[in-house]
Amino acid sequence: MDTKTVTKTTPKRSTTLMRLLKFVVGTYKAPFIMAVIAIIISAAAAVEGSLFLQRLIDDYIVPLTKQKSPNFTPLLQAILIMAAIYLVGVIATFVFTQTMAILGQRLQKKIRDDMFTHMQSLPIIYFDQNDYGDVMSRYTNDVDTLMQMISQSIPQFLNSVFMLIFVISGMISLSPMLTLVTLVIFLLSIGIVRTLTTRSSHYFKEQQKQLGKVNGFVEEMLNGLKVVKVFSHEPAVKKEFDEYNDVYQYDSAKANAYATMLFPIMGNVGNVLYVLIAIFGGIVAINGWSVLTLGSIAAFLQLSRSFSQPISQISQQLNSIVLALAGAERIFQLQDSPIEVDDGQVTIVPAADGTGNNWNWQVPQTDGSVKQVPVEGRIVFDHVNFGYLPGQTVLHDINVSVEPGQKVALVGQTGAGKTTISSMLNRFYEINSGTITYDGIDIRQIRKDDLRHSMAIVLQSTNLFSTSVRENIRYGRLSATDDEVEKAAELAHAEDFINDLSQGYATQIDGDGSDLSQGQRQLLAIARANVADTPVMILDEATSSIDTRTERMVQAGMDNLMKGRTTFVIAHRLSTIANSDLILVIDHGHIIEQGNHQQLIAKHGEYYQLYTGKKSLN
Ligand SMILES: Nc1ncnc2c1ncn2[C@@H]1O[C@H](COP(=O)(O)OP(=O)(O)OP(=O)(O)O)[C@@H](O)[C@H]1O
Repeated sequence: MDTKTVTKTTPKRSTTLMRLLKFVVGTYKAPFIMAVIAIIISAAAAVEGSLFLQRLIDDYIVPLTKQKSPNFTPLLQAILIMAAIYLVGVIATFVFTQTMAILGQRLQKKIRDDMFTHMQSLPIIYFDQNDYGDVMSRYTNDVDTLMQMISQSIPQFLNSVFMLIFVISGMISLSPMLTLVTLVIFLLSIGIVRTLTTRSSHYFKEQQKQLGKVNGFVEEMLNGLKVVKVFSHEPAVKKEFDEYNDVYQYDSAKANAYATMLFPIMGNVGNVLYVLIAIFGGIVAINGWSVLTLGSIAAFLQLSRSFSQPISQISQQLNSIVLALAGAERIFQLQDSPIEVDDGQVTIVPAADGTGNNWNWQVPQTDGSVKQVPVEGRIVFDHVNFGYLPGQTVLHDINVSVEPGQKVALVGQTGAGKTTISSMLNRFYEINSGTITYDGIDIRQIRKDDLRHSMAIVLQSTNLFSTSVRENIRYGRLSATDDEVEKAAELAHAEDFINDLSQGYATQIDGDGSDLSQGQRQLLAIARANVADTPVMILDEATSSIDTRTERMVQAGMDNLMKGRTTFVIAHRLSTIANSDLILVIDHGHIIEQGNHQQLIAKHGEYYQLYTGKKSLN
């Protein structure tokens, strides 16, 4: 894959918001529409309640004060109507908060599901370029803030917007002149809010980014804890952590400083507004410039309270929305990262002999027919060039021809390109030029899944999962029976140590098998590859020293694994490769010598120097 396509671009916040809304509405249209309707009803009920105050005072209370024997029944009825209006508001509020909370939960699950599915299709290069901690942070912090925004900030924001619209309409109906005064003060406060939200949004974004870095750093340090301790790097690590943490704290403090400034400002704008309206309303009424009754002044004052409240709500929610949008951007970035391209048409199927031991490639032909090619394990590299990054070539003109069942050893100094050559086979990365054929078929024509099905890998560092020993072995082929799992373990020479475990095959592995020895982990990995029973194997020999008995077992397990298969061994010890059919000596991404042991010794070249100890591998 072209690495350039992984380059990140930062979309605009408005684009992210639109995309998010589209996603929410598109996924749960009916509940979302229901919530919006409830939001509108709730806002309308609140405003209607305030407006009703005018009628209550002017039409019921004031006339009562002028009656000699007051009749309170109409007043009681009016109060009941007002209570009913508020009750409708309360029910509507309950409906929208509940709906949005449920919707938020569902969306959270869906987003995590989508992210996980997408993540599994991403090419390895994505993970070369992104910290694990940073990716994890998208699953946790970013999804959490996003969910909070959907379930709380957006409904409250919409509620406030509708409140504002209804309040302004109500105010105009009471007194256009007082409304004008209110609006002037409102515009002033908007200016202040905008300045503050722009500033805080910048720091909120930085804060999320920095949090990703802090998480990434902690993850890395947890993984490398032993190395840190062995080299007494604790002070240096702490210092570096402090630096990340300081920047995080700085961004967080700045973001919150601006955000919290909004609170008192908005609160006081409301008070100032209240006083100004009371004075101005009084002057207008006394001078008779406008028909202002006692009821309308009281209702207007009440509305002015409800006017500043949604503004401060809007500004507050805007902050949460901005913060969540920064997270949404990072989630979308992951979801937009191009997935592995797979144009392969060739698939692998069991051969018709019914034994289940043989497989065929199914190669579609141009005339629509399908050609069956036996899977044998013949691998040919033809003028292959490759680099992980543009402009940097790691493998130079690799030419190798491997017959089915041959054992190929790759030797060379560290960083020579041995692992890289093996990574080309299963298409973890795409070659820049040249071709690699597998039983005469260009591997780019083979579906990646099928290609990877046909080869197993035993890496130096074995990944074990938190499940039983049995299931860890079965990971090689999920359809394997218990018998097959145990046979594979026997062949791998892993049986003895498994039987010594407290519950044998049922023993649970925890924490990536950290309570097993390096050799035992390798034996499990060999058993796993055995159970996969593939025609091609890639074995990366362990570099770390394991005790001689286990090493002998690992070697014997590997020898069993290699029988009858094409095997690529990344060798770190020359003692284990003398019986290889083909030895590739690699130097700075070039194959500088190839042949069998006798041929290379007779050549008196690099291999001879290494073998006779005149040069060392490290
Ligand atoms: N994911 C990657 N991104 C960029 N460069 C890489 C990546 N992996 C390896 N390289 C570089 O490619 C070159 C070959 O690395 P490779 O891992 O193939 O060497 P190796 O011979 O297997 O070494 P070792 O014996 O230490 O495992 C090195 O210079 C290495 O720095």
